[in-house]
Amino acid sequence: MTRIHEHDHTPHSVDFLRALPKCEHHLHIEGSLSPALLFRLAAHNAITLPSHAVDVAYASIEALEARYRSFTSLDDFLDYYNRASAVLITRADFEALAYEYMKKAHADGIVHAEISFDLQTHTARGVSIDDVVHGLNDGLNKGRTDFGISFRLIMCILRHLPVSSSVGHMHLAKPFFDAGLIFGLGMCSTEKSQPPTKFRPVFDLAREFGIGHLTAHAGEEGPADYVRQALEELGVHRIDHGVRSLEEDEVVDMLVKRETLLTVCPLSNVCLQVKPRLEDVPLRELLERGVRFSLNSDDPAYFGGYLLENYVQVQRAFDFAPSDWRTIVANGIEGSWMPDEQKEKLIERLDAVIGACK
Ligand code: HPA
Ligand SMILES: [Zn+2]
Repeated sequence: MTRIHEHDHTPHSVDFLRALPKCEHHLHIEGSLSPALLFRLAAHNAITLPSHAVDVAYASIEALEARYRSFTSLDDFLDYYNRASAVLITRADFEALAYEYMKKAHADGIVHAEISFDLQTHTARGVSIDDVVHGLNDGLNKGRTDFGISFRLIMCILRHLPVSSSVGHMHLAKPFFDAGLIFGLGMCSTEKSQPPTKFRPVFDLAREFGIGHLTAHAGEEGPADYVRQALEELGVHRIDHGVRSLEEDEVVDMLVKRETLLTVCPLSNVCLQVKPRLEDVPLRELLERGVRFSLNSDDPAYFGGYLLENYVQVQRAFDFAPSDWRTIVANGIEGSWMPDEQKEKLIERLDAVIGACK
């Protein structure tokens, strides 16, 4: 196995990977809620966690951490992920969650973060959209001020709920989109038996509302055809995950021709048993076939690491050359929802880091 050295500037060093001007496009803010924070917020907000007679995983922080290391599928994970949100109650809770993520992002050398949140999960237990969206913006703005990290907020609609719920929440969120407090629309949650076409009314409504930045989770557990549906029928500009796209040449051609960015999440794919090992996440094949992708952490409190850890473990598994890293990070910059001028500056910064790499 390749050794990762601290304090050197080879492509294998943590310093090199940290210095790359990284953009994160696929991060569920609820997925940054760690077991330690879950127990703390539950105590603070007087929320009763499931009794360990019901689920032994809630016996302690350590028991829950251990359970997070043995997910069997996306749906197995989603049960814990959705349940954990119950401890987020106040605007201050959402602010703290977002700011904690920005601190981690800064430590990892992230320069731009596009962050998703699940509105429907929070309104279902009576939290107002004001508290969710303003709280997240409070924490993210504080992070931008303190660390210089730019951000975009993405509202993800949830596939395990009826289409009517997503449509209703689009109307609820419209003033926040109009005010620029929410930037893009995404779609996540369970994928099997939830074809993207089913949610076409939501994406049609987004276009009617003038929302110009659309993405959807597809081709994680679901087939390559779900990626095609998301592109052709929902009209998304980006695909979250998309690792199963390679199963159909026609879908690969579509991604290459449209220059669509896949937001790939390596540690997530292994933790949810989408792929048996990190080496099986098809990063080399995507590179060779000219499919653009970025690397992302998805739900870092559940999957064993934040973004830099994903980069480090990817480098251990794939031994990429500096030119490969240039392609990966440049595609992430180009595929970001940021002004062209910012992209140009980040590409210059990227070239300086690659140039300094021995
Ligand atoms: O990886 C994911 N897939 C689908 N839904 C999700 N919600 C949080 N993470 C995920
Ligand atoms: Zn995700």
